[in-house]
Amino acid sequence: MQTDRVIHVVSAHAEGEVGNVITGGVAPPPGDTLWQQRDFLARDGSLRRLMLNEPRGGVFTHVDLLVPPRDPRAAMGFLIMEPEHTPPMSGSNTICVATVCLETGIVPIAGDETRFQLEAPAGLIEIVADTRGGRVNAIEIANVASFADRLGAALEVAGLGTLTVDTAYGGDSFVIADAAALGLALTPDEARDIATLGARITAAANAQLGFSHPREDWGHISFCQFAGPLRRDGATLSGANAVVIDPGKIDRSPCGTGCSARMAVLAARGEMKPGETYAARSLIGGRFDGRFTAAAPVGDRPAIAPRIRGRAWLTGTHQVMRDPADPWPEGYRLSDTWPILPQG
Ligand SMILES: O=C(O)[C@H]1NCC[C@@H]1O
Repeated sequence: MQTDRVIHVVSAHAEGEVGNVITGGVAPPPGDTLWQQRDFLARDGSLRRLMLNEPRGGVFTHVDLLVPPRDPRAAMGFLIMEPEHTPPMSGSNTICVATVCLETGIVPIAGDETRFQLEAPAGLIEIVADTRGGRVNAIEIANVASFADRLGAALEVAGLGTLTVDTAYGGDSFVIADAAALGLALTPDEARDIATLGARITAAANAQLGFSHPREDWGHISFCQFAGPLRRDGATLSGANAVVIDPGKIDRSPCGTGCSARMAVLAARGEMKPGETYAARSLIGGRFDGRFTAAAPVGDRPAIAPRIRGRAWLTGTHQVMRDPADPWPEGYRLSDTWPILPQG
């Protein structure tokens, strides 16, 4: 056996969404900040290709690289690699990273509730872990400030006509479309149609609406969220969503950044108040519970400070290798499983 890489991975999923965590074997990328390290990973692409492409990954894979934090308040830093993007923040990935850190002893479990901070490119993320019984039962994350960008914007999508959509930021950027208005019930049998439609709506939203974070260098819309109808039961809103991740796969979890973006829109419309709960369901029945408090405005946008609670489970440990004789040293993609990004 020959190999010129040995990368140690603890794999996990959060409410169904894969988040494999690199715990060793990769030196921290160059950069003074996690944002600059994020930039390097995106620009360089070699680790992304090795870990995300077949035969080591696939379009359903997300990979998180543990790095030393730059903020002394954080126990660990992490950089997120998604199929197309290298985002500032991700709910499901943060829940996987926090769970892996605790379950492998990187961060010690401290009684029934373990609190610590992780550093993502978008900033510090407070973690409150339910660690009753010496294991991780649930993770609550305090996400970065989230805000609605455009409410009720008109969007032309070829073959669909004019849709009314919202755009919002919840640690990553979203165009949010009403599922019922598009005839979608958000059931698993619709998955392929939702994935194709969502990729087209994201492309159209980038071409026609765009997005520019007032403080960060984040200037595109990453995801399309199909928002299902909400039911109110006292102070709890519940409903399904489907988030389509570029280049056209559906989040198996209810998407933490998506729940944050949706709560920002609901707050902007006066339809959800601080202290209320949003119980979000994904297509496979994964559940995140969201709530928020008010936050300082981001630029001129009123913002919320969301908290998302969910669960993750470990699925294995791997040593990823690369044989120097392998004719596809960084793997490959074919459009049978790796969709081609549509043009807006
Ligand atoms: O939970 C989230 O925020 C995410 N899940 C995969 C894609 C998004 O980053």
